[in-house]
Amino acid sequence: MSDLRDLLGGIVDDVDAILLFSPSGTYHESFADAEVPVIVVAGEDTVDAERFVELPLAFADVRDRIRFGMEGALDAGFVEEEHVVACATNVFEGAIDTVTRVNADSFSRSGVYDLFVESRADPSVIRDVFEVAVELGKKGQKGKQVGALFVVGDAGKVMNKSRPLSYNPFEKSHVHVGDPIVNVMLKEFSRLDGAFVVSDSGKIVSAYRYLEPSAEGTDIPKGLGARHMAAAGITRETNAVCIVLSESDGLVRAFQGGDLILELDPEEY
Ligand SMILES: Nc1ncnc2c1ncn2[C@@H]1O[C@H](COP(=O)(O)OP(=O)(O)OP(=O)(O)O)[C@@H](O)[C@H]1O
Ligand SMILES: [Mn+2]
Repeated sequence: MSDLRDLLGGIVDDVDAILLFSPSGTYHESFADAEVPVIVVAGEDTVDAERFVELPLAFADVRDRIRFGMEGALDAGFVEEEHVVACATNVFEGAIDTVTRVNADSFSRSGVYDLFVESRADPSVIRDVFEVAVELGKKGQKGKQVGALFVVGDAGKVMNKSRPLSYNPFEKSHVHVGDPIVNVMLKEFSRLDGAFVVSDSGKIVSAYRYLEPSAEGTDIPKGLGARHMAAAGITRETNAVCIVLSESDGLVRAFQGGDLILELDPEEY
């Protein structure tokens, strides 16, 4: 029986670089003598990698994860557009179990890397808001599916392009979107009408804001309504990004520059 390495080895033949996603120390060390550059993509650099791309979110969808890692490696100059790259990651829980061969030039800027790195707000703030939206998507309010709209960054301009729907419970408080209390609070809110406005540093500036961007030129997928329309519109007119939890289909979507950039299913987290 021909050697499986020969049959499957073609996947890594003549690659120009290797991306290791969240490798263990020993696994990373085994690449010490690799003939091509090794780039580690992980939440934090626990293996003291020579080339590292920080992954702000543990993307459940492998394509989003690889897309983010590749765009980060291109952005850092670890990989060139004409390169062929082997990406080693895990499809199932636990250790690396999959190698995917990708052409770097097939990663037209999907925007998923820029969503975190090219935003006014810190990547960690964007990540915290995703986590709140995913948590709300999984648990809802008292078990009921809810929707929510978070506008992140460029808060001054966003406040000028919106008006209050109700009193602002965050007026005199300093609550950071990453504070554990936020999840508890959101479950207690009677309703999540309007938008939460979050500052570049992650402070919740306001709740219950009605966004008033001009609607022309907003092109969002069919079936999405006013909440998503407002999210796309405000991100076109400001440097904010929006993270939207849909009450209708339960998905979490991210908008930047008026475009839908990312769609996550909370059930996969
Ligand atoms: N311009 C806006 N600014 C802030 N919040 C808005 C705006 N428009 C709608 N919303 C909020 O979105 C909620 C749902 O509205 P709608 O169903 O039209 O949006 P949608 O895009 O279909 O969202 P979902 O997928 O959650 O149903 C409204 O009750 C309101 O709280
Ligand atoms: Mn709706």
